[in-house]
Amino acid sequence: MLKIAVPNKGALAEAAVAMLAEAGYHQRRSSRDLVIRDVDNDVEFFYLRPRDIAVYVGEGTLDVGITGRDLLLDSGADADEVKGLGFGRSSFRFAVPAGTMSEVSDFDGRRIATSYATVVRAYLSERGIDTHVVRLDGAVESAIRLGVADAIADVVETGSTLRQAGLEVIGDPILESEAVLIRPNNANETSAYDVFERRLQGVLVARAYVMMDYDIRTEHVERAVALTPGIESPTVSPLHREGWVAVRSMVRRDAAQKVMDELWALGARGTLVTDILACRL
Ligand SMILES: Nc1ncnc2c1ncn2[C@@H]1O[C@H](COP(=O)(O)OP(=O)(O)OP(=O)(O)O)[C@@H](O)[C@H]1O
Ligand SMILES: O=P(O)(O)OC[C@H]1O[C@H](OP(=O)(O)OP(=O)(O)O)[C@H](O)[C@@H]1O
Ligand SMILES: [Mg+2]
Repeated sequence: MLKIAVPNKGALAEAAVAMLAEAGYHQRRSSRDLVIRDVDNDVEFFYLRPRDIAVYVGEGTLDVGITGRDLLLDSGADADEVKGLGFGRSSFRFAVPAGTMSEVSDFDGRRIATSYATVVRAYLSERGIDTHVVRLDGAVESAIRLGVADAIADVVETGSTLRQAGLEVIGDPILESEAVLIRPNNANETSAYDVFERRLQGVLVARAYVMMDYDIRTEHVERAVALTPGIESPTVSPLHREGWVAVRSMVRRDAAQKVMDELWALGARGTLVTDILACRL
């Protein structure tokens, strides 16, 4: 049975469970359940703190997990990122009280508070900046006001927490994070894992694409399919009406409205866009 680690709380938990449910897996009914077996799909889910997931997967105790790229890197665990899952996006950034420092080299000899001490130490030591890293569990934005640090490094999503604390980001992002699928280093390919990864890949594609159908005069079909090349190749079917064809193609969801405008200008009519519920490519 494939053993899968899933975030039990925090910013990644709800979206991870939604993705697994969309991929056809049974999920826990109560937030108190620690483990559930999905016998129909031959997998077992372990609900764990996202920060701990890389540790279990790195040890090989669990076969695969969902966690944040930043948490994986901070753990130092022997686990590899397999693919980004497109949710839980954030930047990891330095911030200081507005107007006090302007670049990362100003940190020399200062105190930096963070929940991601490994990532921060590695970043600063690579740049030869000598700091004292103060490791805190959360609410890191308060550390400066409370006098335990001169700067912080923390997860930034909208930036509103920083603004409320009177802080501003400085320097380049330390890293860009999102939820990722992780496996133990050098894990063997198994058919159970392949099925799991293919299901998640199917969800990613179903989320990123829509199905587009339209009718167009035969003489314009080449130009139309150039706008909607699809992933493999568009389906072109004859219409009962002489001189017209129907085209069906997958189109990126974020481009769909623009593509429809361009198809309209080419003379396409009867354009319909529908969601894709699931797919295997
Ligand atoms: N707004 C956000 N706040 C915190 N983490 C976020 C946010 N958006 C995305 N993430 C990602 O979620 C992961 C952190 O989740 P985690 O559960 O450890 O922290 P949390 O959501 O702050 O929960 P808690 O503070 O209860 O531990 C990281 O990978 C981080 O990049
Ligand atoms: O840029 P924003 O959209 O404001 O989001 C980022 C903030 O959210 C998280 O804190 P959380 O609420 O999880 O509290 P914590 O610091 O105790 O983990 C994170 O640690 C930042 O503080
Ligand atoms: Mg938090």
